[in-house]
Amino acid sequence: MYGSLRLVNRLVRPILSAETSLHRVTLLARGMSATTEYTFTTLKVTSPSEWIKNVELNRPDKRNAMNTAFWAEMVDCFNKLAVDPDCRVVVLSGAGQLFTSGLDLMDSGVFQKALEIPDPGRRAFYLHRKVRDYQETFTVIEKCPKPVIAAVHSACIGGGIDMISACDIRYCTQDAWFQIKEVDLGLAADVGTLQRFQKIIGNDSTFRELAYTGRKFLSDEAKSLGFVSRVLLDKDELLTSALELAKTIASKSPVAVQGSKNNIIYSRDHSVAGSLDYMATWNSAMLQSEDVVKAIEAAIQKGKPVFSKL
Ligand SMILES: CC/C=C\C=C\CC(=O)SCCNC(=O)CCNC(=O)[C@H](O)C(C)(C)COP(=O)(O)OP(=O)(O)OC[C@H]1O[C@@H](n2cnc3c(N)ncnc32)[C@H](O)[C@@H]1OP(=O)(O)O
Repeated sequence: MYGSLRLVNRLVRPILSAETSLHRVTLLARGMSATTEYTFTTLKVTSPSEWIKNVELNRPDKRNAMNTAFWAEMVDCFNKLAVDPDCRVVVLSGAGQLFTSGLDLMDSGVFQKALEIPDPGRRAFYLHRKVRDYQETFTVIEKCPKPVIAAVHSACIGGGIDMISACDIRYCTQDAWFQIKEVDLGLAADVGTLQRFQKIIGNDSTFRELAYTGRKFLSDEAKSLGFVSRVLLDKDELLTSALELAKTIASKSPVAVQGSKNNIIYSRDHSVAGSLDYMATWNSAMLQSEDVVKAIEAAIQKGKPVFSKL
């Protein structure tokens, strides 16, 4: 063990000292030491603990329905979180009585605009672009290198399922219920549920049943399907547990955690052989990280490693 640590030290330390100073100069030049601004109308972003951001859906009076501003602000928010060195983990929750009621049914801007386009071809192109934009609103969660924990209380409807299906981990309260509601509105869910949900629960028959019927399913079924990993008594316990989980993840090497997320998503979408090859390429760079040395040193000394910002 000590021999391999010396070897790791010999290989990695010289690269580190040269690169750390270069990295500092680059950061200073880009002015990245300033804290990131998160000001939105439909989202409230707070820092409940070091390294953790809580993104709260924040239209409680409208049951956190997803309006035009929301679809754009989520992209802005998660693109910022993705590169915020002070953020290692995100908790996604909802303000007020329930998590989200899904698509804002009163905000018909896209459909109105489509109806004004007389040519079906051009109308189709417009709608195609819009659906791709709306998909991006949740794909940014998956693209964000930091793990995102969904904390769902009470209802999670329609677009809410699309959204949390793009999250890394889902917790919910005992009173939580879920609904792939789109079929009741005459549409196929088009912003992620049909693509991601089945891959999460690994149960094609139940998935199709839920998508074709819009049947509500409750927290115990969500847990038994593996859609959520924990069910908590109430919202207080939910947020406390989600935060504890976030802190645990944030205490680990961000290079290791974010590398894991990247490779988990890659493996979901590629063959085992291709994914192993991708992993080898990934770690041919990341094994040179100072975090490896710090983690091994801490393990030997039975201490707690402290990792620098990423
Ligand atoms: C490209 C397409 C992309 C995505 C597509 C996604 C599809 C979907 O999301 S399908 C799901 C659509 N959502 C629904 O069908 C849910 C509708 N809402 C409800 O069923 C209920 O409101 C409730 C969620 C069960 C909550 O009931 P309750 O607590 O009794 O509140 P209400 O009095 O009904 O509502 C309070 C307030 O909020 C407004 N509101 C609730 N949901 C929505 C919504 N989805 N869109 C717009 N507004 C909503 C409701 O109108 C009330 O507003 P007031 O101004 O107070 O009247």
